[in-house]
Amino acid sequence: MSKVPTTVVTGFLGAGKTTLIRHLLQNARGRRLALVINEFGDVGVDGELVKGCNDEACPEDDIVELANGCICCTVADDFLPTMQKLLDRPNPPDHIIIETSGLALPKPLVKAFQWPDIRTRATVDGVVALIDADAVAAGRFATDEAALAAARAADPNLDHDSPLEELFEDQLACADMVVLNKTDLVDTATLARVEAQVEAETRAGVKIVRADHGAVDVGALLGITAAAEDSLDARPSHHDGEGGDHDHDDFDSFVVTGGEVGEVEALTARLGALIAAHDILRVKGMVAVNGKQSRLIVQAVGPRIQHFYDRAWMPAEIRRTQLVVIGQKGLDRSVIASDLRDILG
Ligand SMILES: Nc1nc2c(ncn2[C@@H]2O[C@H](COP(=O)(O)OP(=O)(O)OP(=O)(O)O)[C@@H](O)[C@H]2O)c(=O)[nH]1
Repeated sequence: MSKVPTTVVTGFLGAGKTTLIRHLLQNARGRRLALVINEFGDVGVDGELVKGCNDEACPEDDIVELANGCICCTVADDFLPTMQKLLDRPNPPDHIIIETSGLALPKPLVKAFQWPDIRTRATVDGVVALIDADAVAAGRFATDEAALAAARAADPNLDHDSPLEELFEDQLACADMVVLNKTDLVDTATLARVEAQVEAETRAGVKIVRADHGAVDVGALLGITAAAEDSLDARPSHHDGEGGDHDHDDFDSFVVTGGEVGEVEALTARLGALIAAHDILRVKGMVAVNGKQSRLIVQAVGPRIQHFYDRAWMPAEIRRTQLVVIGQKGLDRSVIASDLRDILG
């Protein structure tokens, strides 16, 4: 029996995983895909965006959302039963795509493919790591030695390096292919510098592909045939000594819910100020705008904020605003939430 190839898409918060997957769905060339989407925040924004594609390659029934925590920590409870259900179908998909949360370690997930019931029926075709070239260039994943020293002084039990740097290294060390995304945001010399930095963290022979909005050749993306579950030892992780376990105590996430927004510009200005003041890593969600039929999607990755109307609110939906906010541990939840609620109505 041939195994169902599975692609694990990893990459830090906002690197462009959902954007790449949307590109993939639109260029599936007759493949029937199933999608497993994992999010760190409690609101399934990525699932909403992908379902919004209404794509033949991946009807809604083939999209599974795992929004209650990071997939690498809930492998046995959530991920394995999800895979079993997909593989038990009378007509299993041609290819499975897994979008991990931006804070997930890919290795525990790949390890799950050694589970006897999965191993005989599915294989990891490849781990694809998305890199935000702009964020790397801005030094987001480099260790801020002063900040680390301060964190160590405040918490003598702190036993690891910068959590962002660790994730960056773990995700790259597990990759079979790296997509250097957001090339439109950096100049050629910066891109070359970032590429060299990324190459230093990847295993020998791993291909690095440059991309703008995740537009990668789908044939190259699906068909790596790495059988990654057979070469786990070659994929070092900062968490190897802990049986692959890690927790997400280094990060905080919460949802701010509100009513309708009057002025979109006022909302984005407030968001921009909050992101800068609190070093927020990621904001995303759906916004109800006064007098507008359509819902507004808001996305912020570091200081960069984007928004667009994706579709009309459905009659059964409550017109409300839900924003997921993610940052490093110590995020001032009450100040941020009350400041945002001020503007959410
Ligand atoms: N300028 C630019 N923006 C991009 C590119 N790729 C993605 N984006 C934008 O970056 C933001 C985050 O993209 P997503 O695809 O949602 O990122 P993600 O990795 O799925 O995010 P999380 O699931 O929250 O980790 C969105 O506003 C995208 O439109 C790119 O190549 N260039």
